[in-house]
Amino acid sequence: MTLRLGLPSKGRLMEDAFAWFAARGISLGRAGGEREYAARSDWEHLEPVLLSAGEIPRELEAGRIHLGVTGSDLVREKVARWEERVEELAPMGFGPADVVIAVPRFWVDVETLDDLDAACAAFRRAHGHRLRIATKYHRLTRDFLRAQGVADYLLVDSQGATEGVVRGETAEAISDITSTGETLRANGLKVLSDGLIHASQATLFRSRRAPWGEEERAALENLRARLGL
Ligand SMILES: Nc1ncnc2c1ncn2[C@@H]1O[C@H](COP(=O)(O)OP(=O)(O)OP(=O)(O)O)[C@@H](O)[C@H]1O
Ligand SMILES: O=P(O)(O)OC[C@H]1O[C@H](OP(=O)(O)OP(=O)(O)O)[C@H](O)[C@@H]1O
Repeated sequence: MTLRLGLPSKGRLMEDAFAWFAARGISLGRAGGEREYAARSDWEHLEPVLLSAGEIPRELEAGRIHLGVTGSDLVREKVARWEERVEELAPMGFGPADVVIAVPRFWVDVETLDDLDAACAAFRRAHGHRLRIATKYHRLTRDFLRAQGVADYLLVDSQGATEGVVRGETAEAISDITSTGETLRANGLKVLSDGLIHASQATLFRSRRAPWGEEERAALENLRARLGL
């Protein structure tokens, strides 16, 4: 019996996740060659599985992995009513990034969500269609704007290079991830003062739907004790 642990399969997230477990006495690492997505663990009850960070939320939701490390933004975005399906066990202190609403810097009258709401109405009057907000964070953006009372906009899908859509004239505003802010600045965009949707970081999650028999529960208790959780 082992607990299946989904880990990001590449880059900083993977390296930082290995380091986080190593600092708590559990050695995880890649097995095989550089291009092989296999992993090893020095604890027999833990089976690491390398997956795309973006797929880990769905695997947790389906219960195909017991535990998973991924960005807290990705779980909120990809899993409807995520709290019913997964549990946050530990924020891990790396992979920080903010999901934010940003608009063109030259919109000098638009600094807040209230201003954006007014701009949406003005835009519709002037152009006959709704102001477009480009994003890959559909659920997070919709839920946030609904809660903030901004409704008269159109969400358009953008799966990458989202900061470029304003210059490309396929949207007027964006909702995207930022860490240093360099990409926003380079593309003439500014974050609304109250436009922080979610401050994300890598997080250890537990699937509520995975098979949690007596042995798995005992292994989890053991793991939590080792990790100090
Ligand atoms: N500067 C950044 N840009 C993008 N994502 C970042 C940044 N800093 C931290 N992250 C976090 O990294 C995670 C995304 O990681 P990554 O891009 O590796 O996932 P992915 O798109 O699923 O990867 P893959 O290319 O394997 O599909 C998100 O949780 C995001 O919040
Ligand atoms: O605030 P910054 O430090 O400039 O970082 C933010 C940028 O990094 C991410 O892009 P990524 O390279 O992950 O590719 P993406 O366009 O597919 O999201 C994100 O989408 C931003 O474009």
